[in-house]
Amino acid sequence: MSEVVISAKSVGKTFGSGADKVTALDDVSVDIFQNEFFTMLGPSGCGKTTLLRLIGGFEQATSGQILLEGKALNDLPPYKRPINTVFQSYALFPHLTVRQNITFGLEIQGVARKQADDRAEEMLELVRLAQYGDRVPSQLSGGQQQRIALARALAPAPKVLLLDEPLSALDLKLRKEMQVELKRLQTETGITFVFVTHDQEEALAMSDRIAVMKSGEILQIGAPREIYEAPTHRFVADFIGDSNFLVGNLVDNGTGKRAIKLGGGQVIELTQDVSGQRSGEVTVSVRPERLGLVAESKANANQLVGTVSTVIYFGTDTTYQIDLGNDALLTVRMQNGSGAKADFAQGERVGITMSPDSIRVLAD
Ligand SMILES: Nc1ncnc2c1ncn2[C@@H]1O[C@H](COP(=O)(O)OP(=O)(O)OP(=O)(O)O)[C@@H](O)[C@H]1O
Repeated sequence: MSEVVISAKSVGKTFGSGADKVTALDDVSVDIFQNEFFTMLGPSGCGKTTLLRLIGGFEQATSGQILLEGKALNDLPPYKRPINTVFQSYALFPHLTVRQNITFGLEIQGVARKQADDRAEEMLELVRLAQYGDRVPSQLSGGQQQRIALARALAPAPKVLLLDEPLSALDLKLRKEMQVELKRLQTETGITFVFVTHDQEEALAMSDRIAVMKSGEILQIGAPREIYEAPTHRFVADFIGDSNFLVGNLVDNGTGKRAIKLGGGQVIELTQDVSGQRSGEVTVSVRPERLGLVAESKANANQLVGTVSTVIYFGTDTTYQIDLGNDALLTVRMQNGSGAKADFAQGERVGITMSPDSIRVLAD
């Protein structure tokens, strides 16, 4: 297991007082490991930038502690932390050349001129802009400027690089390229990246682990696949990708296993361990692409059945809306050309196939 680099221990942060008091972070605890691409993901105002700023030393926690390699950072100022930040606005010095932008911080730290120049060349090669050292930032594209900002931040070999929505000023195509680039830089340098974004695809594509935040709290921390396939909260399932939500009663199915009984009496088997959960009304989620359709005549006794209410053809796949009765609707996305029959008509009665492990009982 890797070493923990950054630890947040029961961190709270409020701004203002009295009626103007805002709780930006509420009892947040997380461990971030060495050599990890860690992403904080959540909607605007959920507190992700505040947590990043606490790690960077730009804000002080109201309660709790931030530790670096087990030592409390307390009021250590940003420039004394082995932590660097890359902002959305590249914050390059416009009158300095690209090379000088990179060497500037190193020289302030007391690195000798020759060594700083060598390091700048190394960093320019790392970000694949070796021939641009003599230009000034205005002679570079947005994507190139962002890469220079990265080269500058990586030059002192920080233990942790904080990235606050660094790609949001770039257009979609460039953004996708930079996602690959950032991931490569993190892997090649082995530096821990702590990345903030509200873009779920970006988070899934780049991260080793993601913390999903809402209203100052971390709801779930996990690898992208885990967050996507096994969301713990309705908010997580909804925020990341598309999900079906069904409300039903958690019951014993008679063979010692748990199942969900829908309002209309249909039952969904579970494989998820919900032994700690009391019987009663729960919400379950299932991804549309984890469901399939068969003609009703081919459905097993334990499969859900319903009526196709809408068919939308998207080329690569077709999306069906299935009415299960009792106000329960399911969206099913089937890939076209995958071999499975995927041409069901509106009004057709169908059976719904699903793997039980794709059904998740949610916390709220
Ligand atoms: N300096 C401040 N003074 C007062 N309130 C603040 C301050 N900084 C942040 N907040 C509030 O704290 C909450 C969390 O803000 P934060 O910037 O951490 O959210 P965020 O998830 O990064 O959002 P965004 O994606 O919009 O940047 C918000 O309600 C915000 O208005």
